Amino acid sequence: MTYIFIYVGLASVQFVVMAIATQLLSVGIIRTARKIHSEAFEKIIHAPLSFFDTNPLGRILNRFSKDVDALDNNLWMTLNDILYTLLIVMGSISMILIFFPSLSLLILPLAGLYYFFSGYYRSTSRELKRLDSTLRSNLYAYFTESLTGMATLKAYKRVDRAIRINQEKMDSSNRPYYLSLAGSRWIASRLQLLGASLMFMTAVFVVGARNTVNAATAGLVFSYLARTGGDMNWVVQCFATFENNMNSAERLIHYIKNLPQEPSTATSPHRQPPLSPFWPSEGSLEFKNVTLRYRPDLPPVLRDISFSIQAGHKVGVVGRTGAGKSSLIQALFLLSELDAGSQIVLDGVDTQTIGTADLRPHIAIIPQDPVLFEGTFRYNLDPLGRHKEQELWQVLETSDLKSYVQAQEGGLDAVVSAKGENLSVGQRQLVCLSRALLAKCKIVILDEATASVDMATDVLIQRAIRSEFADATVMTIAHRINTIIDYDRILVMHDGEVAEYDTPQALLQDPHSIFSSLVNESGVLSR
Ligand SMILES: Nc1ncnc2c1ncn2[C@@H]1O[C@H](COP(=O)(O)OP(=O)(O)OP(=O)(O)O)[C@@H](O)[C@H]1O
Repeated sequence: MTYIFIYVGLASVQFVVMAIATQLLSVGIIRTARKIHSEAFEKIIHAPLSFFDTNPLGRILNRFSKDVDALDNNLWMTLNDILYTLLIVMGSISMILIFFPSLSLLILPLAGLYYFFSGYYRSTSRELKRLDSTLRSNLYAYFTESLTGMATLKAYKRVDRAIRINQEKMDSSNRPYYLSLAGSRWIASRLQLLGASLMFMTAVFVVGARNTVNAATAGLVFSYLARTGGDMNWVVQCFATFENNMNSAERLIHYIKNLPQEPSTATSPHRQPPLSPFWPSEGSLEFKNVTLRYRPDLPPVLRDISFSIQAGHKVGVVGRTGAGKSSLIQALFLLSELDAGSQIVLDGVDTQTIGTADLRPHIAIIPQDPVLFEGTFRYNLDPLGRHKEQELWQVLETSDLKSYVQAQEGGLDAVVSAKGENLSVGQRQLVCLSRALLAKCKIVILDEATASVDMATDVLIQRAIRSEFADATVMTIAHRINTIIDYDRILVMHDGEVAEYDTPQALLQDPHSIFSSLVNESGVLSR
């Protein structure tokens, strides 16, 4: 009867402790996990472009798929398992020690061996997990690269090679997994042996003391001991899995602590003088000693550039490929950090002293490589739903897209697929033009914006820019000289510096100017 009470008492205590502890731990871990992965995601969103230049997409995807899954779903379950099994093992050992205290002399060396084996296994398992994560990132990176470059692989008949490399990477990424399975068997066999030794020694002790030991006591102890070997193994396995899952947490926390960040999105509330809600009202722009490099370890691509643009002026930016034309835009949007001493002043405000959320929406851009979001035409034109339907149709008409959108099923609500892939590059640029028209910004940037449209559409866009952006400051990076020949100013970039900056007429008067040679090459004036 006493044994039944002891048994039921121990089991009840175990159950209650277990229930409370797991509940508290699970809630705590789930909350912390959510906090970690949302903070890591926020850091990624605000990482500078140089981070994405140097980190393959596969590596980032691995962290936000496998590691987040380990943190969100596996960590608390493993901890529950550890707690549960540990309580059972401790219960069994306590039971032996209560009834046979002298057996503690045998249990101590076994505990030492247990500690040694489990430490050896855990450190190996941890490294294997690290290796697994690295090789998996490598595999993901190759996979995403192959998908992105599928057209090139097919064009150069390199699909078989890509399949072979993918298989090789798959094989090598599976190696740590097989090794970790082998490691599990290694530890299991040793711990089962330790459990069996404990059982054997207890049996020898019980047989030796058969005249003093009650048969019921011996039965109770053996019933607990029978599963101790397996349980001890399970505790180590769970502990190793727990440590491995903590490795995922460590990788996400590394992002939280070490990821470089873009300048702050919000303007400081203590900024003096406070930013006017009507800024920028004119659109004057001044670059003062601007030096920009894409990464701290790279040479500058803009070198001590200074020029100013009067409000409302139309400026054409020209130069040979790689001269730094697009980098001017990077600097203007503060997409890369400027070197110390650089200033870009927009309507009297140094753009580095305000948050990017106050700067970027005030500059409209029609980029060289336009990307639309998955959704509808309406969403892509007016994501914040601030404009009336009539205004949307009006800008579509100005950019010659109205009839196309009307012909689509759903009109403004017709589907635009991810990246705008169901539209031609030219049409995507026209959607960007419509969006810029709608935003009515004081600064408009066109980066080779008409590179992908036919001549007639190019003329239409240029006309729209002249009429609709008459009051705005426009900077056009031009590949067709004829589109900017009547602009107010021409900025000629050469090797990261401003080589020439004047009216087109003044630059053309000098037959040795770079602009004159570009015009002669294009044959614009002879047409
Ligand atoms: N993401 C980047 N990381 C590192 N260097 C870059 C990056 N983008 C551009 N560069 C370098 O900056 C320099 C200027 O490039 P930029 O794109 O500004 O030239 P561009 O005049 O616009 O050329 P293009 O007319 O061919 O578009 C080039 O030497 C280029 O190699």
